Amino acid sequence: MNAGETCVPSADDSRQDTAQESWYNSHSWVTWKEWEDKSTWKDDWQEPPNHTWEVFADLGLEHLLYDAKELRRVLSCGESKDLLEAAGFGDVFDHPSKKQELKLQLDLLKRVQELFRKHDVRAMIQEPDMLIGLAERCQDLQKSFEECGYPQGFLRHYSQLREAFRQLGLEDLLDNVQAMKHFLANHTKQEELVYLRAAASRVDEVEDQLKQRDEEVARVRQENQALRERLAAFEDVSQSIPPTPQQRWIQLPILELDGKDRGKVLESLRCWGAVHLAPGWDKANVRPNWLNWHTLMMEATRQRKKFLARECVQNKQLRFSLSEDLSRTMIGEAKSHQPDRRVSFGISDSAVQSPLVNWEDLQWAVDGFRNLKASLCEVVERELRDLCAQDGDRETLAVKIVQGWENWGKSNLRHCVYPENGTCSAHTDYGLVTLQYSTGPGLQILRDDTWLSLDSPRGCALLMAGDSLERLTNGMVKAVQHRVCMADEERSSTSFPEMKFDCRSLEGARQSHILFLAPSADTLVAPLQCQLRHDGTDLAAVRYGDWHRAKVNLAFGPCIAHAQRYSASGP
Ligand SMILES: O=C(O)CCC(=O)C(=O)O
Ligand SMILES: [Fe+2]
Repeated sequence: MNAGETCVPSADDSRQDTAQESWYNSHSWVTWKEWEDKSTWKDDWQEPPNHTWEVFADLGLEHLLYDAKELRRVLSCGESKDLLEAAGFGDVFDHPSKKQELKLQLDLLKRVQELFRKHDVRAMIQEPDMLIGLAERCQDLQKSFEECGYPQGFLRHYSQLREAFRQLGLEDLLDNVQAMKHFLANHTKQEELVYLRAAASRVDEVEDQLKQRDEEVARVRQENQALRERLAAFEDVSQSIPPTPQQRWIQLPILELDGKDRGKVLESLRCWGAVHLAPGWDKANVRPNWLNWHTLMMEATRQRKKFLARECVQNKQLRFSLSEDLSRTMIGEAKSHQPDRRVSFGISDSAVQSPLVNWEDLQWAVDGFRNLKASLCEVVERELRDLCAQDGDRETLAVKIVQGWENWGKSNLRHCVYPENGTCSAHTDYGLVTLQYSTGPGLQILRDDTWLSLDSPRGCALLMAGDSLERLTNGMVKAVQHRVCMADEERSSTSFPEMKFDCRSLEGARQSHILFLAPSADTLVAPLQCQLRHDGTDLAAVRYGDWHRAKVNLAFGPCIAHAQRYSASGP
C-alpha cells in the first residue's frame, strides 16, 4: 500500500464522543503525508474509510478510531513518527511485513504491560532504562540469591518478595544489586534473612504441595469417575437380577390322631391348609422304605432296559415319569410345557386292586400303597363322617363316605426323586387329601401370598387339603397351594426357569412318598348340604373322573400321549 493512498480520519472536536460515526459522517480525511505534517490537515478530504480502517486494524490501533480525542493526541505528538522510526518502523506503511512485525511488538508490549500491572511495577514500563535496569537487576538478584542458597524461583513472586523486604525496611536493596549482594554476603545468618529464606522456601514448598495436591485431586477424580462408571454398570446389572427373597419357614401343628387330636383334622386343615400327623396316626407302620425306592430309581435311570422289560412297567401298572408340569394345572394350557425337575414313579389304585398284575420283586411297593391307603381312608372317613351325615344323593362323595361305599378308586401312590436343584411347580392336588412323607425340606405352601417352607418333623406325615375337599366343604377348607424348590435362587417363582435335567445322573437329593386320596371316577364331588349358602356362590358339583382327567391333561400337556403311556395318574 502506498503511503500516498493511505488515509486516516482527521479529528473533529465537535464529534469526539462517537468517533467512528464521526468519520463516516464528516467525510474528513487526511493522507499519510498530511498526517505527517499536522499543520496541513484538511477537513474536506474525502476517501472511502476502508483502507484507513484496515491499516489501523493491522497495527492493532483501531481503538484510536473510536476516540477522536486520543487520535488527535497521538497525531499531534511530535515523537510519534520519530518513535516509529527509532523503533525501525518508519517505513511501516510501505511494507506489509513491517506492519506485521509492529503488531507483534505491540502485542508483546501489551502483555508485558499486563504483567507489570499485575506485579505492581507499572511505572517501569514508561521508562525503558528503568526497565532494562530492572531486568538486569532481577538477573543479578536471582544469581545473588541462588549463590546464598535461596531456592530457585525465589524471585518468582517478586511482588510478595518486595512486600517482605518492605516490611523489613529493606526495600531499597531490591533496587540496588550491589547493596543487595553486600547485604546478603554479610547477613547470611541474620534472623530476618533466615525468616525470609524460610518464607521463600515455604512458598516454594507450598507451591510444590499444591501442585502435588492438584495432581492427586486429578488422579482421585479420575479414579472416582472410573468407579462411578463401574458402579453404574453394576447397578445396571443388579437391577436386572431379582433380589433373592428371604426363605421363610412355617411350623405347622402336629396332630396326635391316636389321642387328643382326633376329630380335629378338618378344622386344622381349614386353618392351615396342611398339618403334620404325629407317628402313630396309622394302623400299621406305613412309612416308606426309602432304600427300596432308591434302588428302583437307579434301575429306572441307569438300567433302563431292565426296568422297561418289567411286565408291570410294560402294562403301565408301574409308571415312570419325568414330563409333568404341574404349574399348567394352575396357569392353564397357554403356559408352555416345561417339565418339573424330578422323576416320579406312579402306581394307580386300579393297578393295585387287580389280581392279574405281576409285580415281581416289587410287591413291597404294592403292600406299602395298600397299607397307606387303608390307614388314610380310615382316618379321613372317621374325621368326615359326621359332617357328611345329612347328605342324600347316593352318587355324592358325602353319601358314599357315610355309607362306606367310596372306594377311593382314583387314588394313587407317587414316589418322587429330586435332583439337587429339583423342582415341582406350584399347584393344588386334585383329590380329597394328600399324605406325604419326605427325606428332607423343599416343600413350601402358599399362605397370604407368601411361600413358606415346611420342615419335616421326624417320623411325621404331612396331610394337605386337595381340590375335592375344597369342593366338598363348599370352600370352607381351601386346597393348599404348594410346590417344591430345592435351589435358593428360585424360591420366588411360581414356575421355574428351564434347566436341562438328565435323569441318568440323578443321585436323588430328596425323595418324597405321596398318597393322593381321591374319589372314584364316577363319584360326584358336591358341596355338603350343611355347607351350602344358596347365594349363588356355592361351588358346582363335579364328577371326580372329569376333574382328574382335565388336570392330568394340563399337567402333561403336549406330552399327553407319552403321559398316558407312562403316567396317567396325578396328584
Ligand atoms: O415332593 C413333594 O414333597 C410334593 C410333590 C407334590 O406336591 C406332588 O407331586 O403333587
Ligand atoms: Fe402336590
